[in-house]
Amino acid sequence: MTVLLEVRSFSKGFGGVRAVQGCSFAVEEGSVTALIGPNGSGKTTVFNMITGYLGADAGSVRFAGTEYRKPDPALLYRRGLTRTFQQARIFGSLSVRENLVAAAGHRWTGLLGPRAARADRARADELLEDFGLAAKADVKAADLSYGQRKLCEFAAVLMANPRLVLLDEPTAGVNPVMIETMERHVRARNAQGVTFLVVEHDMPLVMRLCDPVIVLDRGRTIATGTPAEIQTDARVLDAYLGD
Ligand SMILES: Nc1ncnc2c1ncn2[C@@H]1O[C@H](COP(=O)(O)OP(=O)(O)OP(=O)(O)O)[C@@H](O)[C@H]1O
Repeated sequence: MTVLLEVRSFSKGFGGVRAVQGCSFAVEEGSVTALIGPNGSGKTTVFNMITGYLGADAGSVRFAGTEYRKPDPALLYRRGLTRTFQQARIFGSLSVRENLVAAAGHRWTGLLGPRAARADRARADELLEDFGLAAKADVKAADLSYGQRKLCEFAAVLMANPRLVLLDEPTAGVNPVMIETMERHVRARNAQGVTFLVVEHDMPLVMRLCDPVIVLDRGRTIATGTPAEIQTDARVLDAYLGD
């Protein structure tokens, strides 16, 4: 298997808080890898560092064979690394379709002209159909339900044909039907070759969807293994019970 993403000795402090301390792990191409850990263990901080939203105090990230000491979110996006956020980040005043077209990430649409715009629109409509949002294409994104916003953000990050998608708590606060929908879409895209790194607190979902599972505690990787291995790992049980 090929390693698509490697986090190397990440560290990050906020004042006196050591949020991430020498954290290292790898994500294999084609996997749905979980990043779990008790509240405050550093998962979102690690996501922010991988994608360049936060500068690391130390460490680097290697994606698709290139090492980045200061990752730039826009550059990584164009190179195939995209992410979603705990609170879906979409443009509320744009329509659902416009959100997807904007996420295509073309800096040169103006130069390519109407043909590129038409292609983006067609791809957006295809994704909206697939995500069951076709009827909402012209609705303002602000008018979507909470779960639909998360779906819209997920569909939008697929516009750039990513190789790796980082999902930050994709099912937090959504209803059970939406959890199943999210799971189905992750599985479908993964079957098409997209790799996922998922931060998620819904353990039954993690255990059926993800392999391997990486566990953080106090900013460090404390275990990596199959769901079955992780569930019986004494260090993991300690980390969660001590939470
Ligand atoms: N911008 C910030 N300023 C100060 N402290 C921060 C900041 N961001 C995160 N922290 C602290 O860093 C630590 C790790 O936080 P982080 O949000 O990465 O954890 P997490 O594992 O994602 O938590 P959760 O599961 O609750 O979302 C926590 O102690 C948190 O309070």
